[in-house]
Parts: sequence; structure tokens; C-alpha cells
Amino acid sequence: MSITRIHARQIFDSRGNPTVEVDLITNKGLFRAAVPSGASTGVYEALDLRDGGSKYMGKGVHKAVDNVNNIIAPALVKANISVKDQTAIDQFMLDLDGTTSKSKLGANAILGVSLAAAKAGAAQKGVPLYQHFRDLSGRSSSRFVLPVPAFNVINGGIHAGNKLAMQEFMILPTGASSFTEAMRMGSEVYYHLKNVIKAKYGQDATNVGDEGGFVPNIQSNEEGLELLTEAIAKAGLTHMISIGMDAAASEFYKREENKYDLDFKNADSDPEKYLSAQELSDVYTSFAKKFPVVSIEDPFDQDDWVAYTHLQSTLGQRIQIVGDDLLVTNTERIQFGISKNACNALLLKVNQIGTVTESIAAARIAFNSGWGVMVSHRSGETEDSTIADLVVGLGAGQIKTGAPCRSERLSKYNQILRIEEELGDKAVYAGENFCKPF
Ligand SMILES: C=C(OP(=O)(O)O)C(=O)O
Ligand SMILES: [Mg+2]
Repeated sequence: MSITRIHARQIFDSRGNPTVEVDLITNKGLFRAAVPSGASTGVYEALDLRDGGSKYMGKGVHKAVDNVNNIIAPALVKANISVKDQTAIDQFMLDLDGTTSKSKLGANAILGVSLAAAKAGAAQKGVPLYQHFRDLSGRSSSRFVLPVPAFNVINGGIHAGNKLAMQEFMILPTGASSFTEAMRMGSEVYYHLKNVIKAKYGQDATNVGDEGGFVPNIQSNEEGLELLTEAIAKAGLTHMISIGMDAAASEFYKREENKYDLDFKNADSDPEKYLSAQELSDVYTSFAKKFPVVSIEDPFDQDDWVAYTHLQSTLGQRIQIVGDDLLVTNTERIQFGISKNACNALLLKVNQIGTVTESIAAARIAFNSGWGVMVSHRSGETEDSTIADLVVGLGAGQIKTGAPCRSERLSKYNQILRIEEELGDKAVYAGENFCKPF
């Protein structure tokens, strides 16, 4: 059955920024989706259309909402495409937009409709959303894979008002036997971490950042890893929990000097102390030697392909190197990354590219090259939990969607708990195989 009505509105995300919500109506009912929004966005992402023409925090999305209501909705209703045909719906919107960066209609406008259409498609088929995504992805395996959650429990970078340059310090319960157990481990370590931080730096160091992780006002990134290790040990979970990081290095790259500033939040930072890509590589390598670090995302600037290729040929032989700003869920950049041997995993964010179909295509290219795929939220989130179904449908084996607290993060983790309950022994937990779950 096709779409009878589409209506978009402006709502607010977890940072209090305006964002797009779409209601899509078919004979099966009303299907609603909301669009997330990043802060440390890559320059090659599809356009998050903001009133005033550019993507600035706090700006409205009325133009994107109008584009749904006045352009996409009438055209798509008239086109009479079945909601089961996600590819045709997405292609119809791509043609309507006609630009490579979705700058005419806005990736936020297009994605809201695309996600809502996927929910309607699942209902039309009478299957759960994760099953619909699996069908769309073309996977044939009868077993579902439940992802390892990468809980971001210390926040830095531009997601936090502390001195930490690197953005995310994550715990991955790779040694758990199920997603349910991974959630328990994550929340136990989170509360031990709170006590460790409180004992070391005082009560006011236990405030949280954009993704619910703690924001102690430390400067040393290594100290962040020490805090995690101590909390994991206090929880009695050493060897059960691995560590992941997102450096989000584009944020502290100094283009003119071609160097990296780990003191970038200090207006008086000393250029003498900037690091070369090689020196920064050495920092990552020493982290992976001293701590159980299994995954590092965005270790360098989004255009620093040479540094990526070098790290991939060394540290990348042992751990996961993830491209986020580098690849922006864009099949062309992923192909280029593969040809350069730049990393070994894709961070998949649906709003970086703007449609379900293109997101699935991005995952497929990565899988076909033997890469890992980590499905990801944005730092600005809503209660929409579609990516939980997506990660299970893709069988990607890993998801990062913040700390195990705050409802915009837990809406995704809790949905995976429900999926695990529903699937029973039809699903396996990715565990140690999170990079290569099938
Ligand atoms: C989730 C992230 O942050 P943002 O949404 O701000 O890009 C990230 O960089 O991986
Ligand atoms: Mg990132």
C-alpha cells in the first residue's frame, strides 16, 4: 500500500536544538520518525538544512519542515509508491532533490521521510522493523546478531565543557554472553566510574556531557583511560570489558600548521606543543599497549588520508580503526578509503547521508571489504530508536549510542533489549566478534 499523508513538524532534540519529525500515514496507521543532529560534524556530510542557510546550533528547521510538507509530501503521495519499496521511495526523493549533498531539500527533511517510510514498510509486510531492514540489506543468514554496545562514559572534545581534547571514552562489554548482560555490565561500570571520579576530583566532577558520559575536568587523555580501567576493575569486570575511543581529531587539527592540538580548548594553547600526525600515532599506539583499547575512531583529520593509511598498516593490524568524519557514510568516500587502505571499519550515521537505502549501501560496501560497521547515534538525539532495529537488521555487531543513562540514549539500548527478548535463541550476541560478526 502507498502513502496517504505525510506531515512534518519542528520538535527539539536532547541539546534543545530544533529538529525535524515526520508522521507518515498509510492504511496501516501512523508512522513517526525524528532526525538526529551532530555537533562534531564532518565537512563532507549531507546538508542538515537550518533556517538561515547553514548548520548552526540553535537554528530552526522550518525550511526543512516546509520542504517535507510542501514539496516531498504532495509529490510522494501522488507517485503512489508502495512503502515496501524503500529503494524506490528514497530514489524518488533523491531525484526530487537533485543535488549530491541534498542541499535543495535538506538531508534532515529527506531522512525523516525515509525513516518513517521504513517503519510503514515493516508494518505493511507485518514484520518487525529489524526484519524489514534485514530484508532490505539482502543478508541471507537466518541468525540475527545482537550488537556489542559501546557506552560513551567519559565525554570530552566539543561535547563537553572540560579540558579533554578527545571526544569519547567508551566501554565495550565484549566478554558478556548476551546484550542483556552487556547492559548490566555497562551500567555497573558507569556507577563505579561515578564513584571513582567523585573520590578523585569531588562531587562536581560527576556532571555529564552531551551523551551522558562524565566530564571530569582532566586534560590528560591517558588519565581518562586510567579512570575507565579502574572503574572496570572495581566492577570486577577486567577482561570482560574492552575500551573504545573516538578522538574526533578533525576538531583539534590545525590546518595551517598541519598539526594536532591536544590543548585546543585553551585559547592560549602553545603551538610549540602541537603534535605531528606521527606523534599522534605514537600516542594511540601507546594507549593500545597500556590499555585494552580495541577501537579508535577518527584518529586524524577528515582529509589526512596519509596518516590514516600509515596507522592502518601498523596499529590497524591489531585493533579496529573507524572512519566517521573521514567517510561520512558516503559510498564514494568509503570506496576511496578502501582503495587507500585507510582504516578497517565504518561508522554508520543515517543522517550523514540522508536515506535508509544509501545507509544500507554504505554498510554493504564496508562488509564486502571485510571491514567492521559500527552503527551510531548523533550527539543531538531524540527518542526515536530506529538505529536499534537497523543495527540488528544489518547484523553489524556494534552500536554506539552514548552512556547507559538519559532516555534519548536508552531508547536505543532498551529497544535492543526488547529485540533480544523477542528473538530468543534466533539471535547471538556479537561479543568478541563485534568487528566481524558474520
Ligand atoms: C556521535 C558523534 O558526535 P556528533 O554527532 O557530534 O558528530 C561522533 O563524532 O561520533
Ligand atoms: Mg565520531
